[in-house]
Amino acid sequence: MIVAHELVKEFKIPERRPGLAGSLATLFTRRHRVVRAVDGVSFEIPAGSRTAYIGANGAGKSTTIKMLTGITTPTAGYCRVRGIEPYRHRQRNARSIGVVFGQRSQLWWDLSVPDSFRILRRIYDIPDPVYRRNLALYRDLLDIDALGTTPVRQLSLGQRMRAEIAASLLHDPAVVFWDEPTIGLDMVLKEAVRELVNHAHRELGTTVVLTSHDIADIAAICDSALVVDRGRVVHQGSIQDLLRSADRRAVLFDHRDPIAPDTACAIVEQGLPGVRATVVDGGRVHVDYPATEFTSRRVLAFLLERFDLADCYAPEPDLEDVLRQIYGQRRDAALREVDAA
Ligand SMILES: Nc1ncnc2c1ncn2[C@@H]1O[C@H](COP(=O)(O)OP(=O)(O)OP(=O)(O)O)[C@@H](O)[C@H]1O
Repeated sequence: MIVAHELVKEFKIPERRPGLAGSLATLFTRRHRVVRAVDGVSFEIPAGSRTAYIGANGAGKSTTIKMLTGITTPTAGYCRVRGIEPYRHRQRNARSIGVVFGQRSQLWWDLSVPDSFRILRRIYDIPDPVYRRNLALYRDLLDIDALGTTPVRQLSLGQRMRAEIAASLLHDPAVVFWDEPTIGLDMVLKEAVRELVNHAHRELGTTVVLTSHDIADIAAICDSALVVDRGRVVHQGSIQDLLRSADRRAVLFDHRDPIAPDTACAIVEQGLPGVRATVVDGGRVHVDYPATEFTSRRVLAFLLERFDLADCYAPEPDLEDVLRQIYGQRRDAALREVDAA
């Protein structure tokens, strides 16, 4: 179980004044601006779950992961990973976690991947059968042998990420924190990485915490979502709950009435004020409605009454659309706050 309680992280950034005189003044009178990267975040991630930690750029995801992995100490509040406060017991915590930071390497820059793995094997005291089993898996899925004896610093981003991912799982950790793990990977490797982490989850019950801007990664790997915005949690629950929270829904229909497609749209928009109707491929009508004002039952009843329906279906809300809505709402709220100030 991973717990965060009122977790806060602030960074003090020196304020620089413009111009030469400003630079000199900055040297003598240091003024600081405080950035609150994580703003009282609380959550519980159950053992064995696969949670997407989602948020727009700058929402505070990496900073939270850094606290959970013990790299950074919170300004206030606390977090625990399997009962351990990571920043107090970094070594103990490290034994049971695997970490990938897309933006920074966990490997030895001057060593080759096989040498790095041999060191990790010693550090984590990985039993022989486990080490062999995992290497065989990475050979199959990540083509790890192809990286040869090249030092890590000379690998391409995609090659390095393959090594980082393998390294994070080498010791069969109970929890993996993957921050943008598929940066630089092509489609085939992305699929392989998804398969690898799902395999670890299936076979070993590994808990997965993933941050990614790749919606396909989230959909393929995760069953739950924690959505953060401007340092705060704005949604926590299953991916299904997140999809259900969509505030706009859609219905598509074909009809047999002898009317122009635009007329069909006008009928819908007049009959259901607040609804948007547009013509899509082949004359099909796409009805987009706010779920806060209309139930799907009401929209369907209206369509059945007004049209001779040939076909009608309600697509599942799309994760990308839902996230765009959440980020959009928060951005609008932020703009309103600025306006009001
Ligand atoms: N070491 C630091 N010093 C100063 N500010 C920082 C530092 N690390 C992060 N921040 C600030 O904290 C906020 C949150 O950053 P963080 O990297 O956690 O966001 P993120 O959600 O991971 O973003 P992204 O999706 O772009 O990776 C940002 O405003 C960022 O500029």
